[in-house]
Amino acid sequence: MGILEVEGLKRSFGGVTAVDGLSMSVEEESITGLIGPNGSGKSTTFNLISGTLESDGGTVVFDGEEITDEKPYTIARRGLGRTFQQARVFDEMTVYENLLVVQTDDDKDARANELLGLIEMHDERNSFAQDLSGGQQVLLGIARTLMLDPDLLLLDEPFAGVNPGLVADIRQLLVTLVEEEGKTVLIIDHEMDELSKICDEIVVLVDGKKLLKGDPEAVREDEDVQRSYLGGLQ
Ligand SMILES: Nc1ncnc2c1ncn2[C@@H]1O[C@H](COP(=O)(O)OP(=O)(O)OP(=O)(O)O)[C@@H](O)[C@H]1O
Repeated sequence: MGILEVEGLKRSFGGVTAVDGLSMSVEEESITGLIGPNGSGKSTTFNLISGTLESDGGTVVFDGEEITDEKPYTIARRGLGRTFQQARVFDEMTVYENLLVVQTDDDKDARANELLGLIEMHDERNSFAQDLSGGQQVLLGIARTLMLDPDLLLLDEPFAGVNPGLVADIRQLLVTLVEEEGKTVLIIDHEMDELSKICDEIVVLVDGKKLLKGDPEAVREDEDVQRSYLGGLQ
């Protein structure tokens, strides 16, 4: 059994079925990619798993316990953290304050300092978040999520609009989190190339359904995947 098991998950908006009976699992201590064309239901899937949207049906089991439609805060407390497409940092707070503002029972200063080391931003600790580059804001957003020490991290397009140097830093951070801290990562991205570099497995979503799950090479070579993207997979 995976750390995350999604079964028959559904959600519609009016006449649009965004997630259509999706079943997928994520293995513990893996990096799994979630890829699919625009509007295929990737973000809605994250919203359903993390409790920011209510489902119309199906189940989400995390770490052996059903969490379907629990409140986002409860799900986060259970150890399932997420980031959003736009890094949700507080612009007018410093990097350090952005970490300390997260509600946790643990020793916040110790954890914040540890995370500043992990994202290599000790030198920016007193910079305002609004003065960081887009990529640094992504790193800070991930670090904020890590304040609660989640076992599973859902990352929504962490490489989007980030310069290549920082993309490599983010990639390295994710590998470190899995290999050294035993975390599990599920990551949405449009770019097959980017995901192929770090993912153990990739789930392809089309029209709110799983088209395929496999290692990056198998996914890249699959004819259905190539057809669904109409040659759009880089
Ligand atoms: N709050 C909402 N209200 C109405 N329709 C929505 C809402 N959220 C998503 N949708 C619709 O559901 C479908 C799936 O959207 P979703 O954002 O999950 O796709 P996505 O794969 O994440 O897309 P993208 O790659 O463009 O971010 C789309 O048709 C979208 O327009």
